[in-house]
Amino acid sequence: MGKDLDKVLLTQEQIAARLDELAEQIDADYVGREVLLVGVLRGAVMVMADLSRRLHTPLEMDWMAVSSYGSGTRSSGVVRILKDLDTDVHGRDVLIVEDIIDSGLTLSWLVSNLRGRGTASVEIATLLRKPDAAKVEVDVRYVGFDIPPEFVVGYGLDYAEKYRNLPFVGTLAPHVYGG
Ligand SMILES: O=P(O)(O)OC[C@H]1O[C@H](OP(=O)(O)OP(=O)(O)O)[C@H](O)[C@@H]1O
Ligand SMILES: Nc1nc2[nH]cnc2c(=O)[nH]1
Ligand SMILES: [Mg+2]
Repeated sequence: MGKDLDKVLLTQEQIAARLDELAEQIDADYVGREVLLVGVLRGAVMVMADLSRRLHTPLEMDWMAVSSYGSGTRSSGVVRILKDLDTDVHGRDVLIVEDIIDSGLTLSWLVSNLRGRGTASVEIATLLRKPDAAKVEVDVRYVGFDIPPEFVVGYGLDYAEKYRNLPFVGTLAPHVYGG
């Protein structure tokens, strides 16, 4: 597992099995419609790749890059658009794809931003959700796993841009972030 990681929280197999279930649910909900998957760079890349390949619903993909974290482990609360969508989302059924909802600040901001563009619907699919997300009024339709309030890495999630390529989700050893 390597000396920087404390423990594995979710194995590759657990993630794959849960994505199977979420995809089945999404396919059932979007029967007769086409969905626009909006991946939130950069963390959502793995979820987007693995979830989209499980869907049978006709879909398009687009990407937004927003950042509220910089290189630290706490949200700054300020959301910046680093890259906007290329697609006109007016009248579209949008499904935002995320790796994690922590404070919920990124998502609540993004949902109202997209609704403001006249979407037909905006739903959220996230692999992970932390307890603080409950404090923000954001309705999350598809949640992979509710996890404890620990800083996690892997499967798209970084610590100072490292560890995104791990195939599982794990927690960092305290010495890595100065604990
Ligand atoms: O619910 P919140 O507290 O707002 O946190 C969740 C967001 O934080 C992370 O992104 P980050 O801004 O670190 O950028 P990244 O995806 O490029 O790593 C993560 O990918 C989510 O987008
Ligand atoms: N890598 C990582 N990014 C986050 N952004 C918000 N919460 C987290 C987390 O637990 N891990
Ligand atoms: Mg990040």
